[in-house]
This record gives sequence, C-alpha cells and structure tokens, in this order.
Amino acid sequence: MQANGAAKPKLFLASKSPRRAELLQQIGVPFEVLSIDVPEHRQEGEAPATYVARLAREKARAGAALVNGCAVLGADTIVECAGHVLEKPRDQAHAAEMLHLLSDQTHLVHTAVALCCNEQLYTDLVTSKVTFRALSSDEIARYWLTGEPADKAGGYGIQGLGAVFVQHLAGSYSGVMGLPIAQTQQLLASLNITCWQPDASTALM
Ligand SMILES: Cc1cn([C@H]2C[C@H](O)[C@@H](COP(=O)(O)OP(=O)(O)OP(=O)(O)O)O2)c(=O)[nH]c1=O
Repeated sequence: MQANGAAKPKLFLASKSPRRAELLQQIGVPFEVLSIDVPEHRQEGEAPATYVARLAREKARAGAALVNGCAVLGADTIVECAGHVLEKPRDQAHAAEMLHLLSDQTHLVHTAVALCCNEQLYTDLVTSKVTFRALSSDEIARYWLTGEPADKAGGYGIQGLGAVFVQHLAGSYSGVMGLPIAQTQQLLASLNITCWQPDASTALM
C-alpha cells in the first residue's frame, strides 16, 4: 500500500521494443518486460489513428490476460504520409520505398499507449509532425546498411542516424521514438504508479 492507501500494481511492459524499455527506464519506473505477439493488420478502411489505438489496446489486453492483477503497458507506432500508413519495412526495397515517400515531405507519427489492469483500461494517442529534408537514393541505400531502418516504423529512427533527415519536429520526440513520456507518466499515475520517489535515496540530480 502507498501512503494514500491505494494499491500500486506491479507494472509490465508488453513490448519487444528496446526503445520503449529505454524510455520507461529513463523515468525511473520499475517494470518487467512481457513478451506478447499481437497480429498487426490494418482493417479495410480503418483510419490510421483508430488502427494504432486498437493495436496498443490489444497489446495491453493480451499482456494483462497473462498477469492477473498487474498493470500492463502496450504501445504502437505508425507513420502516416500522403494517405499511406507505414509500419516496419519488410525488406530493403520496402524501406527505400518508404524513405522516398518521406523525402522532402512532412509526415505524421502516431503513437498510441494503453495501460490495462484487470478490467480498467487507460489510453492516449500522441501525434507528431515530422518534416524530412530531401534524401538521395544513395543515402537511402547506405542508411539501410546501418541496420537502423529494419525494425522501425517508416524505416527510420529519429534517435539514431535518422536524425540527420529531420528538419523539423512538432510534437513529442519520445512519442516518435515509440513511447510518449509525459502522456505515459499520466496514464501510470491513474493507477498510482509513480515515476520516482522524491526522497534522499532516489533524488534526481
Ligand atoms: C518513427 C520511429 C519509430 N521507431 C520504432 C518504435 C517502435 O519500436 C517501432 C514501431 O513498431 P511497433 O509495432 O510500434 O513496435 P515494435 O514491433 O518495435 O514493438 P512491440 O510491438 O513489441 O511493442 O518503430 C523508432 O524507434 N524511432 C523512430 O523514429
């Protein structure tokens, strides 16, 4: 029990994304990673924001079904550009196609977060606007060889070498990376899960 009497459930992150784990660690929340597999298929006519929110909910619910009484955080990130929804590329050609589409354009990055505990579900959706400078075919080909695009929505990582493509960002940097920190902290607070205890042993410098 916490000082205010409310129970604080143990937290699991239902994600294989190392970025999400890193971002959650950054704010000092104790958690364990839970491995779940949710099929990621967009339904006919499903709007991008509806799709990403559904996947985050499904990940959180699938995790919660495995750890009764605990809190489970799920998230999903997609890129939307010129009417296309971009997820993780299948291969080099697919990544190149995505990066050519993003070149010299502004796109949206939607990240949905869902927190599930027993029957309770808390959700949020963060959309950021990212503008890329023009990319050459040569640098797109060389970027693939770094290994960075393969496991990232839209085929790039804003937190890595992909940062050199980004001319402008309006929104949440951590959201583009896969887990919007401020909004996640708010969801966790709904279940009384605090990020850090401001006492002598855990004080942040
Ligand atoms: C746009 C962008 C995405 N990404 C990542 C975040 C996500 O890990 C990934 C999008 O794929 P997701 O399907 O959202 O997540 P995932 O498959 O990596 O992990 P899981 O489903 O198990 O939670 O792209 C970056 O790391 N940097 C970026 O700049």
